[in-house]
Amino acid sequence: MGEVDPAFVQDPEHRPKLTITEAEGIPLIDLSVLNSNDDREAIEKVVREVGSACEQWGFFQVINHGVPLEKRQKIEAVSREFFAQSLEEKRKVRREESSVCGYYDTELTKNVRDWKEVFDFTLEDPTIVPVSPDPEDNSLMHWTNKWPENPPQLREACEEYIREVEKLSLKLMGLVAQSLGLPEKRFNEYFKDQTSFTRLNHYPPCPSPHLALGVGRHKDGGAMTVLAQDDVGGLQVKRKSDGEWILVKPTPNAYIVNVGDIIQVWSNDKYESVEHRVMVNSEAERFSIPFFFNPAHYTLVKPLEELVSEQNPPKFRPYIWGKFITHRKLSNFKKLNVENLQIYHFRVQE
Ligand SMILES: O=C(O)CCC(=O)C(=O)O
Ligand SMILES: [Fe+2]
Repeated sequence: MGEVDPAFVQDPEHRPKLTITEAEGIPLIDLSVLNSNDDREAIEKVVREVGSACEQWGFFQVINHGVPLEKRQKIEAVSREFFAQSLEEKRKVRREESSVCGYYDTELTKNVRDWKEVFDFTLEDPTIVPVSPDPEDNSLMHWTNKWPENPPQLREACEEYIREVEKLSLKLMGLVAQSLGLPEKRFNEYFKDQTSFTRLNHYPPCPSPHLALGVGRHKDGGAMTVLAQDDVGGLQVKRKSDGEWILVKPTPNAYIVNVGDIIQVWSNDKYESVEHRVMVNSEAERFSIPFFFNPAHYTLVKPLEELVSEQNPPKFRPYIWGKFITHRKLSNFKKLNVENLQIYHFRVQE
């Protein structure tokens, strides 16, 4: 048995089983009708597929999604080149406490270290966010991207790619909106001064895949995540029906889409943000690229008025997204003695 630093070791109940549960897996949705527009019937079918995937799984995959393959291949190639460099080189763009942007290899999920290294960059540059989670403190600051010198094409590949996944994410939010009986563009206003970012993930081979995780179990705090994974596999989703961890089998060039906490709140629990995690393995390294589609920092997140009624009263108290994100960032950065902030902290007691 190999040895890993105890900081990476998961509590026994959270360690992965190395035998995989084979299951049908999350729904695969073909988005080609969105490119040929105007076939209302076909679009409505896709809307229904998205709605039932959000309800049953909180996760789905999409194909024929409109992101040019060449843009995806370009960012995948620069990501490999970036992580193949020495630690010294990568640490030249090291992320600091005051920003999410740059390279980082000591992220914590629920106070246990993840077996991975990452490079984060935002869509808006600069991105405006609150300085602190303290509700009394109204001061704001900027996150600015930190581009490495090498590989030299990294910046262009990242900037081009993130605009393409943003377009796809807006289309997906349009489908989610329609599936909730709302106008297609209902959510667009929240993304005007968005705090979205993309992460390049590298999971090196791990000597103890039964003890550590690439990313520990968590829910995504933003609105929606749109993820490109390579052909290695390792992402597991907690199946709502029985709590079993189900492997998301790689589908070439597909995107994996999941409901984040904010959609759960907006939909007043109709759609749920589902727990997921990443297993590592002892032989193959793995790369993935999630895009976290997040609203403006000043967004007051609460169940949408159109979706609540006397029979279905709001299940969450309103909270400010920027305050939530700064709280989360602090806990991912250093080991805290308090639990991570979660949306259930805003749940209305029944
Ligand atoms: O690498 C993956 O497949 C998923 C990563 C993830 O869940 C996250 O970064 O939030
Ligand atoms: Fe995630």
